[in-house]
Amino acid sequence: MEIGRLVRTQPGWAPTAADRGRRRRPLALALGLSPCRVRCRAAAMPPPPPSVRTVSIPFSDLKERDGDLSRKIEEGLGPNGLGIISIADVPGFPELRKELLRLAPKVASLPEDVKKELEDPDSRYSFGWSHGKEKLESGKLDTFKGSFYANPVLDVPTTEDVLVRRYPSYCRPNIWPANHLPELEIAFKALGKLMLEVGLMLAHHCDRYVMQQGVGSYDGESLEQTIARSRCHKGRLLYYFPRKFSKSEEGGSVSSWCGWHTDHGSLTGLTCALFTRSSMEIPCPDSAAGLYIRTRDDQVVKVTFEEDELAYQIGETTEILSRGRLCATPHCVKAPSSENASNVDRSTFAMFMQPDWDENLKFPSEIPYHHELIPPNGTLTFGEYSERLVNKYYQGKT
Ligand SMILES: O=C(O)CCC(=O)C(=O)O
Ligand SMILES: [Fe+2]
Repeated sequence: MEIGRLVRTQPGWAPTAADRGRRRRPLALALGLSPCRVRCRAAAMPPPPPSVRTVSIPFSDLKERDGDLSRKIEEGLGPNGLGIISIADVPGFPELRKELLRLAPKVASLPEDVKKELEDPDSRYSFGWSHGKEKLESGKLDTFKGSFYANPVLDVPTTEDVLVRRYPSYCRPNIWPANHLPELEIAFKALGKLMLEVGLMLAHHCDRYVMQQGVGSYDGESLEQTIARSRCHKGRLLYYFPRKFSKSEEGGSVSSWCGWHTDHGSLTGLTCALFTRSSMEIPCPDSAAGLYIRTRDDQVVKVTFEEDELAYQIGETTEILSRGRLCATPHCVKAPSSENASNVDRSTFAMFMQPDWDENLKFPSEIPYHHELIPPNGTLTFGEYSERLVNKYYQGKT
């Protein structure tokens, strides 16, 4: 189970000298978009939240290690950015995306006894199948989506029992439905590894941007190095079950499929979702459904990126270690609620890139998240930090 948190409504970092000179700009301008690219449907009532296109970087630019992408990184991920950026034209991505996303409904419809065998309670459902185990904002268990988790890089991250017991959500082995859906392992690993590879390229440019901002002693905290060293990346194949809303129900809520949260790791890769109705792939029948983000100036916007683009969001750990130069991204998912949206499901894939469990994190003295978990010397391994977080969320102890 991935841990996130409910969302703060204001940025938690005190403005730096560099920030103080900057005025907050309207979102469209902050993103370098012309206002006409922020669309608002003319509807009688109430108007849906604006839909905003991500800042996009062509893959050919991303792979130039010496190229200067700092303007785009700042526009997309910096203190005034939306917190999500997309990469276009990644070779091989569209095929790998379709191959994996088409398997999400198949995992969800495996027989119940097979899914039970794919569960891993000892990792708090952080490997294999997980459905109805995670708590929502409302405190209710989340039955709206099912997830299949695995480490796409390492089937057995460690054989040391003591580590497996200490950090079960990272160190336990993968579980694959080898007999019932053998193609899942192949497709999952292929897409997960590609998203990691592209994520590392993006991380390199994020590091260059952060260093340009004058963050001292950043070397040990390089996002690229931190991700490259890690043995605990996690992929999550998500299947959102069709939802039905009665007229008076919460169909209008933007978090009707996935509650508001920020991811707690370093960088999250996301695919554009695939919608199906009765096993037929369809365009999403409700333009208001999909991924939403809360912007730095507290607006809720629907985010769009192309089917063949890979999107990346910043996690809390990166915000903390970059001293707020890169900001974590509060997000949620809205289910279709229009009349023709019944029986529509949604499949997507998230690739959580996070530091190794053994990685020493030096936390700055002021952080906007979970400061009560940090010891006075400000140092914890990522594994210790994550365990403290899990305890905070699931047992109410720190
Ligand atoms: O379904 C999505 O698009 C986002 C999923 C997500 O936020 C997560 O798994 O943390
Ligand atoms: Fe998320």
